[in-house]
Amino acid sequence: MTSVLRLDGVDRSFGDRQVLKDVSFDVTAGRMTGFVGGNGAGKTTTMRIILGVLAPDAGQVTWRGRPLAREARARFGYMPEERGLYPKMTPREQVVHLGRLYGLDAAGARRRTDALLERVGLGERADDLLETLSLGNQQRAQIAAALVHDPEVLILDEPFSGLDPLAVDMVVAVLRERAAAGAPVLFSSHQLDVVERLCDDLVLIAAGTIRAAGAREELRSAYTRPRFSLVVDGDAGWLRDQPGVRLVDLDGARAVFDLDPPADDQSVLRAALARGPVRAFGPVTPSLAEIFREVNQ
Ligand SMILES: Nc1ncnc2c1ncn2[C@@H]1O[C@H](COP(=O)(O)OP(=O)(O)OP(=O)(O)O)[C@@H](O)[C@H]1O
Repeated sequence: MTSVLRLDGVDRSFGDRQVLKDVSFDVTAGRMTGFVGGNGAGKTTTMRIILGVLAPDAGQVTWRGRPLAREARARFGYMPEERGLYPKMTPREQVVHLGRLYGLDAAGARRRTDALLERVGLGERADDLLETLSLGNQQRAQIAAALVHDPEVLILDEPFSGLDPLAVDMVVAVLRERAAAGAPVLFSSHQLDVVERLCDDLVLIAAGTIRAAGAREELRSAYTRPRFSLVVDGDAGWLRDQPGVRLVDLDGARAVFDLDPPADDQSVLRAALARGPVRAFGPVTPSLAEIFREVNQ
C-alpha cells in the first residue's frame, strides 16, 4: 500500500488559538480514508491546508514524496463544507462550467457532465435551476462537480450530510468506484455508521490532535477488549458472582461483560448452560462510535 498524500507535523493557529497540533497522517492510493472528529476538532482546517486554501504555520503536506505544488492540486477534486454552486445555474451548466475551468474542452466537459449527472441520479433534473432542487439533489450536483475533471485524489468535507439513505448508498458506490480506480479518497463525516461501512482507513482527530490513525480493522482490534455478550432465558444477574467477570451492562436476560484473566469465555459459557438455555454468546467488537468516544475522553 502506497501512501501518496502525507501530512507531516502540521500546526495551525487562528490568532492565539492553536487549532491543529502536530497533525500527521497518510492517505493511501486506492483506499477510502474516513476523517472523523467532533465539532471544531479541526477537520475542515486540515482539508483546507491540504487544498492549499490555508497555509500551515509549521509542517508540510507532501504528494508522492514532494511538497504539494499548485499543479498537483489542480488534479484534486474537492467538495468544500460550504457548498459553492451558483443557485441560478442548472446542474448541467454548473458542472460543464467547472469542467471547462479545469481545462476540459467543450465537448469533453459536456460528455463527462452528462455521464456524471446520470450516475448521481440527477439526469432528469439536469436542466432545472439549482435553487429549485432539494438540498439532497444539490448535494448530488456537488458530487458531480467534484468529479468532473476525473481527479487523482478526492477530498470531501461531509459528503453525506443532507443525503437520504438511498442517496448515501449511491454516493458510497461512486466513491468506491473512484477508489477502486486508484484515487485516494479522504472524506470527513459525522455519520459514524457510514464511515464504519465505507472507509478502509481511519483518522480520528480531537481538539486539533490526531488520536488514532490506521486501517479500520487494526484500530478496531487495538480497541477490542476481551468483551463478550450473553443472552439467556432467565435473569443473567448471577454473572456478578462469577470470578473474573466484570459486568459492563446488564439488562435482565442480556449481559455485556469484560473478562479478567484467568477467567475465560468457555468457562462462563459452561456456567450459563448449566443454568439453562443460552440464546446468544459471543465476543463484542467495538463500534466506531465507541472508539470515537474513547479517544475523545
Ligand atoms: N478562519 C478562522 N478563524 C478563526 N477560527 C477558525 C477559523 N476557521 C476555523 N476556526 C476554528 O478552528 C477550530 C477548528 O475548526 P474546523 O472547522 O477545522 O473544525 P471541524 O472539525 O471541521 O468542525 P465541524 O465538524 O464542526 O465542521 C474551530 O474552533 C473553529 O472555530
